[in-house]
Formats: sequence, C-alpha cells, structure tokens
Amino acid sequence: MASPATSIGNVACKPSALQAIVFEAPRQLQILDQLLLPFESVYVPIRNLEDGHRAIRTMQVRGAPAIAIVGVLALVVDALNSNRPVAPTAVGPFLTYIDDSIKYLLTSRPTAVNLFEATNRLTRHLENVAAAGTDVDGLKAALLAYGEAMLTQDIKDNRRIGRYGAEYILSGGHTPVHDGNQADPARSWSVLTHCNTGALATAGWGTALGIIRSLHAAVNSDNEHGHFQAYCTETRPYLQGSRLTAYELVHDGIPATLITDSMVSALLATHRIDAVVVGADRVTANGDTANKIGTYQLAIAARYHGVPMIVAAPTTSIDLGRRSGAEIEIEERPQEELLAVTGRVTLCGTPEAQGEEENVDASLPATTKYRMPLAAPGIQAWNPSFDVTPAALIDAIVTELGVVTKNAQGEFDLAGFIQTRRAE
Ligand SMILES: CSC[C@H]1O[C@H](OP(=O)(O)O)[C@H](O)[C@@H]1O
Repeated sequence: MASPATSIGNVACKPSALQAIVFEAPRQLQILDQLLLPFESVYVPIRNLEDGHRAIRTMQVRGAPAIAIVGVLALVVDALNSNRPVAPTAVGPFLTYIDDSIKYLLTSRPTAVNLFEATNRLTRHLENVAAAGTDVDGLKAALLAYGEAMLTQDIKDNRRIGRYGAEYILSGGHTPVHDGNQADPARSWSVLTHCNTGALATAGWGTALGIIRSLHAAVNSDNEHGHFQAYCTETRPYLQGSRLTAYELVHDGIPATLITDSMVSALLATHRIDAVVVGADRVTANGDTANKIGTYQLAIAARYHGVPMIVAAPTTSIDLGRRSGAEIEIEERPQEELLAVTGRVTLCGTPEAQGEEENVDASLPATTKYRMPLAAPGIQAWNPSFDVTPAALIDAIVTELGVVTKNAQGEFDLAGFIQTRRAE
C-alpha cells in the first residue's frame, strides 16, 4: 500500500498516507484515488481541467474543502500547461477562459459550496489584478499564488477548528451526558462522527475529524488517566467512514470503534457519547446544514438522547447567500453506487498474495477489478448524497473564527458572528 515517491517543492519526498492532494508548483498536481483506499494507495495525475472535473465527479477526490482546492489547482495546471497551451495570451480572452473554465468545473458536483465560494473569490481577485494593469503572465502568477494559498490556509483553518471544537467540548460548553463529573479531567471522553471529514477531505488535519484529533491530543496530554474514544459510522453507500475515517483514525493511533449507520441510536442510548461531531458541505445563513446523507437522522437521534450535535464548518463552507436549507440543491448520485461495491482485489493465486511461494499462477493479474452486487437484480435505488439538518437540531457550529452558538431567540446569527470576528 506504499504511496509512490514524489517530489514536493523540488524536495524528493513521499506524501503521507493521508495526503489527499500533492501539488508541486507550478504544474504537477496529483490526487490520492480515494475510490481505492484503504487497500490501495494510488496517486493520479491531474493534468488539466477535464482530469480535475472527472476526479471530483467520480469522487476519486471528495470532501467539500478538497473539492474546492483540487478544482482551483486543476485550473492552475490547465492555465500554466506549457505542453498544450490552452490559455489565451491576451488579458481579456484569458479572463473569459477563466470564467468558462469555472463554469465547467462547477458542473462536477452541486451541493458543497466551497468550490463555488473559492472560484467566486478567484474571479474577483483576477479582475482586480487585471484592473491594476497586469499582463497574462501576471494573471497566471496571481492564479498560481491563489491556488497555493488555498492549501496552506485550509490547514490553518482546520487546526483552529480543531482547537476551538476541542475546547468547547472539554469546557462543558454543552450538557454532558456522562454520569461523570464534567470537572474531572480524568474522565473518559467519547465522540461519534459521520462520513469522512479528515485529512482525506481537506488539505490536512480535517474539520470534524480535526476536532477529534485535537480532542484526543488534549485528553491524552492533560493527564494519563484520561481516555478518548472515537466512534465512526460506515456511511453507506460510498463508505467514507469504514474506508476513510477508520483508515485515518487507525493511522493516527486514535482509539476508535466502527459502527453501522443503523447502530447510531442504540449507541447513543448507552449514554457513553459526549457529542456528535460532523462536517458540512453547505451551511446556510440560518444554520441549516447540508452534509452527508444520514446526518439528519443522526441529529434527530442525538436530540432525542440529549447528546450535543456539533457541526464543524470553515467559513468557506458557509453560504450566507442562501437563507435556509430549502434552497440547497441535493446531489443525487448513480443508483449503481448503492446497488454494488466495486474496487480491485489481489487474487489469491498471484505472487503478491502468496509472497515467495512457488505454487503461484504468475499468469494471473496482480489485481483485478471487481463488481460485487449487493441488491436483488432489477430493484431501483434512491441515492441522495446529502441531506439537510435543520438548525433547530444543531447545538453549535465550529468555525476557524470560533464557536457559533444560538442567541436568545434560539437562532444562529452566522453573518453577525463572522462580521464581528473578522473585524476584531
Ligand atoms: C470536510 S468534508 C465535508 C463533507 O464532504 C463529504 O461529502 P463527500 O464525501 O460526498 O464529498 C461529507 O459530507 C463531509 O461531511
């Protein structure tokens, strides 16, 4: 499962097993093919817009922040591609090429707001650079700098989200469900999460999984008695939980337990869960949150059992232009993703599977693609990739600017919070 060695910034190195995006400026972009994880770690080159669109559409790369970063970097490598120059050499046509490219990229997946938000800011930025009187090379340099900045800013934001979220949970910012004394630092802590919101969904660290990383570090550093346990759901049908989040938690050595999506209420009924922490694809102005399918029923179960429901969302996932979740387009994906599982397996008769044993059939392919049907032939399937959790079922929204809780009217004032924090 070793990742291929590659260079980053002219330094030969090997990406960490969890590095979803590898960018060597100005034009070498690779993404970790998440359709093959955790059993194969394969990096796929993104050489142009079409490669980027396909990787996002097929979910080789996924996660709201990662989608935005790969989308913009695919535009960078397309615009700076010297092998097949496609970008116009005059400023006006170059800006038109950027606009047309963005419109194409935005057809990849509709629900997560991050790519829309990032490309809106990019368009305004390049227009300002052009108005300042630059040539196309200046615009290309600005585009490259913008894409590189997204990588570093996302990790900074996620570290802040992790810290704010961990502090909020440890400080009793909510009513603990544990019988234990909130003030007792030696007590155990358990958090349930859904889907994958970690390094594989971002440029690194993660959002909700970033909070789990920070919470685990805080509990284990404050005292040797504290114990932290993460629980993650499988997250059917793509299995972001059992394939990706479990992979990240095991990689980091964080005690973790996998459950099926159908076990959520039974687990919450044990009263061992301190908080449910999930990510977000699009949070509207009132706090309604589009996230992976299954989040809504998780929130219902959490509310029923008195467990705080916490959404981790960088401000790049907050869409103040939409008043409520009713305005969010929910992506429906191919039925096939629910009706079967596909992937690659190493055949038991091949050298890879048998090590050095003699009696292997070398004529067999080392790995072979498979499709395993899971449902009765002929059945139809409904496969919405997201659902919307109403703000009424959410207790806190953790951003890189801090934790947003409800006002005296029981509402989130996200616009006011963001404006105030950014003015500080
Ligand atoms: C920080 S990732 C946010 C969000 O994206 C995931 O969706 P997908 O795997 O379909 O791209 C999931 O909803 C995560 O919570």
